[in-house]
Amino acid sequence: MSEPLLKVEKLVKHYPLGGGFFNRVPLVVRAVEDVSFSVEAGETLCIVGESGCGKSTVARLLMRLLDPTDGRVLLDGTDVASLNKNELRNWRRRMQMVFQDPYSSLNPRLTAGQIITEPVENFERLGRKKREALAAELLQKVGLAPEIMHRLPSELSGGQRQRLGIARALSLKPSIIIADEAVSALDVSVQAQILNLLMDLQEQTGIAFVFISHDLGVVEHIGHRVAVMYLGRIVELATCEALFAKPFHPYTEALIAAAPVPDPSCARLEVPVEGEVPSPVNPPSGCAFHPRCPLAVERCRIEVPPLVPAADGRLVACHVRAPATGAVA
Ligand SMILES: Nc1ncnc2c1ncn2[C@@H]1O[C@H](COP(=O)(O)OP(=O)(O)OP(=O)(O)O)[C@@H](O)[C@H]1O
Repeated sequence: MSEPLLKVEKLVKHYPLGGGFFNRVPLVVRAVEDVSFSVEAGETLCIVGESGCGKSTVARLLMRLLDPTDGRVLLDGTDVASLNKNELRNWRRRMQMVFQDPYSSLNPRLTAGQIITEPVENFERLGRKKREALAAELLQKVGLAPEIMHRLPSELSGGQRQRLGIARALSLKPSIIIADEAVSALDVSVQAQILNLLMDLQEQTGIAFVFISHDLGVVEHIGHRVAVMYLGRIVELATCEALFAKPFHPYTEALIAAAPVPDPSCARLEVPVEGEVPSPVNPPSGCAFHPRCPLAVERCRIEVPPLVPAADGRLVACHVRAPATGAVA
């Protein structure tokens, strides 16, 4: 069987916290714990979960903007950690990122044309003519007029700036784009335009996306598969269709129930999720969701549930809904 485009194996990220002199055990934020998934070419994998569950940390680990505490990220079967400086530079061409706030991620002193051609110019020197031709081509790809290349980011709308961020990410013809809350700062109608643009680009070029969002509506619109994270761990990974039709994990169920539904006649489940998300510095024992879970049993307080295949092939980490016989947590 061929390798997936992107494979993430048992990724862990602990952020050390400055412990006091008397702390014998140094305190750490357990931002990401044992996260594994893969992404195929042309696929959109969404990562969803409440604020602080570790989504952005995963994005930064994928982009190698952070070093993992443990675990591996493989692109086409190659472990990113094994690459030398030159190889890493080339690897970066294949994986690009689109950020939440297009304004702060775009250099305010550069014109739109300079912004989107800059990544290519890091690899090869372009003359003015070539640069303008490339800028016009990229702008057209993201539905912007070529004249925009002479404007500064401050002269563009939020939607135009996000299109610019996408054009910049596309400039090196990557195989995969990591989009971290890429539409969260935009109005709903502009959000839909950007999501449709990403889907069109995927159809045309076969690009893959890891799409990070806290918004289930957005995820349902754009995703092929979705990984639900809770306190640093994936608790359910399924196709979007299966997940929204019938969530298995009680946390997924509660998340979907709490999400606003555009059509109230198809309101889904009513399972309120009570209490606060616990601290990742001192997470609950066993299943981290157990203090908030209406289904929790004794085993949930003791053992971390492993992520195991359920009857329909999706992966679920729940002792009650997907008991793993004889599994060691
Ligand atoms: N540099 C850091 N040092 C210490 N803790 C951090 C650092 N960056 C993130 N964290 C903590 O790690 C946890 C995961 O954060 P992360 O930003 O990955 O979550 P998130 O799901 O993307 O949240 P949000 O949607 O609010 O951005 C949080 O508890 C956060 O406070």
